[in-house]
Amino acid sequence: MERIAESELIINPDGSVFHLHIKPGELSDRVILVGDPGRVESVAAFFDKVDFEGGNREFVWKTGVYQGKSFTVLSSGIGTDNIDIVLNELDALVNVDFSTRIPKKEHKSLKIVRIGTSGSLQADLPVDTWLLSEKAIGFDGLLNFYERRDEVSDLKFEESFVKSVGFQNNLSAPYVVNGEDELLKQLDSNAVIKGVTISAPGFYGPQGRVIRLPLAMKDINERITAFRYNDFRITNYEMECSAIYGLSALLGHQAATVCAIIANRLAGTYSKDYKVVVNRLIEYVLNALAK
Ligand SMILES: O=P(O)(O)O[C@H]1O[C@H](CO)[C@@H](O)[C@H]1O
Ligand SMILES: O=c1cc[nH]c(=O)[nH]1
Repeated sequence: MERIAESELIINPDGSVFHLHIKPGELSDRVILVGDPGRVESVAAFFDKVDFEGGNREFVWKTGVYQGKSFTVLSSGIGTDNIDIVLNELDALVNVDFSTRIPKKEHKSLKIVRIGTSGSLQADLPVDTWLLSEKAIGFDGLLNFYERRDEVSDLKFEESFVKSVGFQNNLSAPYVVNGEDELLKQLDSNAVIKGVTISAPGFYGPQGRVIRLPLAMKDINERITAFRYNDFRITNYEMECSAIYGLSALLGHQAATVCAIIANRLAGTYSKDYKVVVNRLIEYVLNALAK
């Protein structure tokens, strides 16, 4: 294996990885990813103890113990461009020897669960429900930069989606990737609803919101809500899941996403107190992973 140059994998003078400021050995195999840096404390509040903590920019993190199991909680900030940084640096921390800069022969697989917030695209998915993403559709184009993108994507779903919805061809080609089966099973129960999640490269236009700017694809959300592929329907919008699923599949990590629905786009409603719902979801996920 080739040595990775200083410019490609940047290691800080203290031995931590460039953006995340985590050192090898400070990361647990179970990673909870949240968008909001403030949510890191909400997760860590459940820990019995915190062993390591740090942060840089929007990447705030703590590694601790919950019910005898070690966890790292890390914030990604908003967007799949940040997920490119997060997934590549998490992978380097466990799969590259930082002293030689050479990828390790044996690859470690992390369990990565995103706990997020999201907007519903179906009338029967009201605010304050929990949505487990079986599949993610990336409107962001990130995965298209990586070789083997087709190997981890559901190409038939992609083709059907682009045709049925009439997706504009001057946008990035949507990619569709599954969450990891075993992890999805671990997080499944009557308390969650399973669905297909779109990760958009923006909160407004890319999710069909009009404040003052009209949309290029006028009735895009109506077409997305009506779209069916086999037994699948599209359930919700958020901004990170597609890249987490895509890069985890390419790098050999297990990934799943569960979101609290905080807005229903059809009903025009917004949660009265979504933080309470997110807090319950955090406890649910920690318990499922600590089993
Ligand atoms: O609450 P988080 O995890 O940040 O998730 C959602 O909220 C942000 C937008 O408000 C985006 O990051 C979206 O994915
Ligand atoms: O509608 C929503 C709500 C939360 N996060 C999103 O990205 N979209």
